[in-house]
Order: sequence, then structure tokens, then C-alpha cells
Amino acid sequence: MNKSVFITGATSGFGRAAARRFAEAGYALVLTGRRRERLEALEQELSGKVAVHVIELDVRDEAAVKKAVDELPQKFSSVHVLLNNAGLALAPEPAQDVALQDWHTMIDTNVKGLVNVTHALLPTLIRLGAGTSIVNIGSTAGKWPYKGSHVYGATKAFVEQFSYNLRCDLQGTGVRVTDIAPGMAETEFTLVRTKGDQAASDQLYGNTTPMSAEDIAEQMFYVATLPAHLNINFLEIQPVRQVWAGMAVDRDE
Ligand SMILES: NC(=O)C1=CN([C@@H]2O[C@H](COP(=O)(O)OP(=O)(O)OC[C@H]3O[C@@H](n4cnc5c(N)ncnc54)[C@H](OP(=O)(O)O)[C@@H]3O)[C@@H](O)[C@H]2O)C=CC1
Ligand SMILES: O=CCS(=O)(=O)O
Repeated sequence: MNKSVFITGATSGFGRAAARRFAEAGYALVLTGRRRERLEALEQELSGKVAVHVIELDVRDEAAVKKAVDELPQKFSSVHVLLNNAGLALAPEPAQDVALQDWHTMIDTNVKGLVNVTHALLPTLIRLGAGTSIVNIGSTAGKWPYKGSHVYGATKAFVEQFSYNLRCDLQGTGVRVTDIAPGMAETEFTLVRTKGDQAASDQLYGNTTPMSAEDIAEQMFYVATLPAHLNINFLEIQPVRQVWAGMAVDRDE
């Protein structure tokens, strides 16, 4: 049986690096995301090594997610690993200045999108049983509050608790669930968050040593390929040069 990995958000950052990492190990790839041209470029890059199936997919579209899973070609239908990676932060400004739509977009993508894909693939993962994995991408923002994180951090707290609760319900099926919670990693994340401010992105990642997409892809691969009797519940990972912020105090002038 050819094992496949189903990756959401394979067009950039962690998801694209994960596609390359799992290809190295011979997994058939189901690569999804909204940007078709990027999916096709990755398909062209990797299809000499492994079987690749690309699906232009918005995880917020419940019906499209179900259709994509139901119509997986037979060669890709043994999904041993689900990488729930698609997600985004928007609106770094304070909560009181945010456009409501940005909050909705984060909830719809990071919470409802992740739930849509998980629900659609659970029957397959349970059928295949021991050794299969759901790897959810949370964030340090799900545990550690900071200014401008508002709904983003809250969506990632959802991802953490949903992962633990899934573990409970999946006991006895052999399906593993891990929440990987990265800190600062250089991808297109900040470009998306700032709606295209390259200078802000360069400034955040400049003069320090952030994690790379490949660093996180390696962790995704690690947790998903452990011996079948092991489950890493939560894996928080930061660059050595990043630590927690301190308490903030409001003072009179
Ligand atoms: N970089 C960081 O510092 C950290 C990132 N994370 C999380 O890691 C995950 C990956 O982010 P990262 O690689 O950094 O960022 P990127 O912006 O580089 O990649 C995000 C990916 O998510 C996809 N995506 C976004 N919205 C949707 C949607 N509605 N439907 C389908 N796919 C979507 C994008 O694809 P497309 O636009 O083509 O649809 C893209 O492939 C996210 O969940 C993010 O919250 C967590 C902690 C730290
Ligand atoms: O999830 C991303 C990491 S951070 O920008 O919230 O620190």
C-alpha cells in the first residue's frame, strides 16, 4: 500500500517544505491550496520522485473539501498523514481597530477550515488505523498572549484543545493527533498578516535567526513517522533567540 500525505496550504511556507520532506521519504502527495499555479509548480518539481495529486482547494469551503476527499484517486486514497497546516493571521493592530471581516477570515480558515478537513478525512484515517497521524499546526500564539494576537491566538488555542479532545475520541483507533506549536518562522506569514508589507516582514525576521519552513517540516515528518505506539501530543518549538514577552503595565504619565 502506497502511503499518502494530505497537506493543506502546500503552496507556501511549512506546507510546501513538508511536501518536499515527505517526497524524500517516498510518500504520495496530495497537495492543496488556493493558488493553482504554485501547486502546479510544486507538482512539476516533485512528480519525478513520487506520485503527486494537486487540488485547488479553499479549506473554508466545506462542500469542496468533502468532494476533494471523496474523489481522491485510488493511488492517493491511503492517507496515512493529514497535515492540517493551512492558516493565517491578519490584522496585527489592536482588537479595537480591527475590521470584523479579518476576524471572521481567521476563524473560518484556522478553525472551521481545519475542522472541515479533519471531519472529511477521519473515516479514512480510522480505516487505515495504527500508524496514521493528524498533525495540526497551532502556534505559540495559542498559549502565550501578546498585543495584536486577539483572534489569531484564540484560533490556535482552539487547535490545541481540539487536538487533545480528538485524541480522547480516537483512543482505540490507532490514529495519532499532534499539535505542533511553532514560534517565529520566516515564511510568507508576516507578508499575509500585514497585507503585503515586505519591509515589515523583513524587519521582523532580520538581525536574528528565525526558524525556517524546513525546520518545521522536519518536526511534522518526525511526529508522523514515529513508531505506531507513540503519540506526541504537543510540540512547542521556537528559535533559540526568541523567548516570552514580559508583563505590560499601564502607567500614569
Ligand atoms: N510562520 C510562523 O511564524 C508561524 C506560522 N504558523 C502557522 O503555520 C501555518 C502555515 O503558515 P506559514 O507556512 O508560516 O505561512 P504561509 O503564508 O507561507 O503559508 C500559509 C499557507 O496556508 C494556505 N492557506 C491560507 N488560507 C487558506 C485557505 N482559505 N484555504 C486553503 N489554504 C489556505 C496558503 O495557501 P493559498 O494562499 O495558496 O491558499 C499557504 O499555502 C499556518 O497555520 C500558520 O498560522 C504557526 C506558528 C508560527
Ligand atoms: O503563529 C505565529 C507566531 S507569532 O507571530 O504569533 O509569534
